[in-house]
Amino acid sequence: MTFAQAVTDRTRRLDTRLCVGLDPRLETYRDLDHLRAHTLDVLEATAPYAACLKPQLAFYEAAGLAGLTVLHEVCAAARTLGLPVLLDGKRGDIGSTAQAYAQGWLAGDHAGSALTVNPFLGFETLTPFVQTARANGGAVFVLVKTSNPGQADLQGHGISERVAGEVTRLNTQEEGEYASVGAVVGATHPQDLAAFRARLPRALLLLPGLGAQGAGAAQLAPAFDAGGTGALASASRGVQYARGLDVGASVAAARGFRDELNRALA
Ligand SMILES: O=c1ccn([C@@H]2O[C@H](COP(=O)(O)O)[C@@H](O)[C@H]2O)c(=O)[nH]1
Repeated sequence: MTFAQAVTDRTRRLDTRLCVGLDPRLETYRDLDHLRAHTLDVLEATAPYAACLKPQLAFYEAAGLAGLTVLHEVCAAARTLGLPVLLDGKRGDIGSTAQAYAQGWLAGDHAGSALTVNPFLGFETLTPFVQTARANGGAVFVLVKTSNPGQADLQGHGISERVAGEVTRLNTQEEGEYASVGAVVGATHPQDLAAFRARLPRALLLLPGLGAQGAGAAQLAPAFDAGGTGALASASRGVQYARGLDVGASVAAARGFRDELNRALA
């Protein structure tokens, strides 16, 4: 089963469109063991409400080599729980370097995973990521319109629409319901969701910004297809640190986001 199929299947079986982000902040914990234990606890406790898991690579990299070991454990635990893993790394570089990133995050231990990618170096630099994702049953999520306010500096002026056009072109090379090239569109832009859904008919949409960045689930319905699939709304701090390190509060937050998304689609 490909990443896109696994996410769609999980959304239908568990009736959830929530992507749980795990972005552990080292300064929040006594030490790395504490970070590891809490992150794995949140993962296990919130998995029933998640269609997908999105670790932000930066937070694991910030904890050094031992942090990358924790990331490895988090990904392995997600796989054991049947939870598809979307690695948020926003990688992008000239083709030969992109190939190395793709090998590292979409093949080998990470086969079947998805990775966020940055198209700023040009569409041709997406090729190694897309080819590696296809060869390994994974996916890439191309930054189309990010959730941060400053995105307008560079992503306005029709740029996001051009990137969306390239995502759609790449997906016409594949068969099936949702293809291996997804798109990142911030949940903070609810007014744009219907237009991007229409421009990106076979792309899974990742909608970051739920919770801590102020986006609400109630406005996200236009990102989904008529069957209630095709998009993942993502919350990281709003789940992992819903009330300090209280794992019960993380579970309540994940359940709450899932229910709000479902109500928005009802
Ligand atoms: O447009 C984007 C793309 C990615 N992100 C990432 O998602 C999480 C958001 O964290 P919250 O705590 O839910 O605000 C984080 O890892 C970002 O790097 C994004 O916010 N916007």
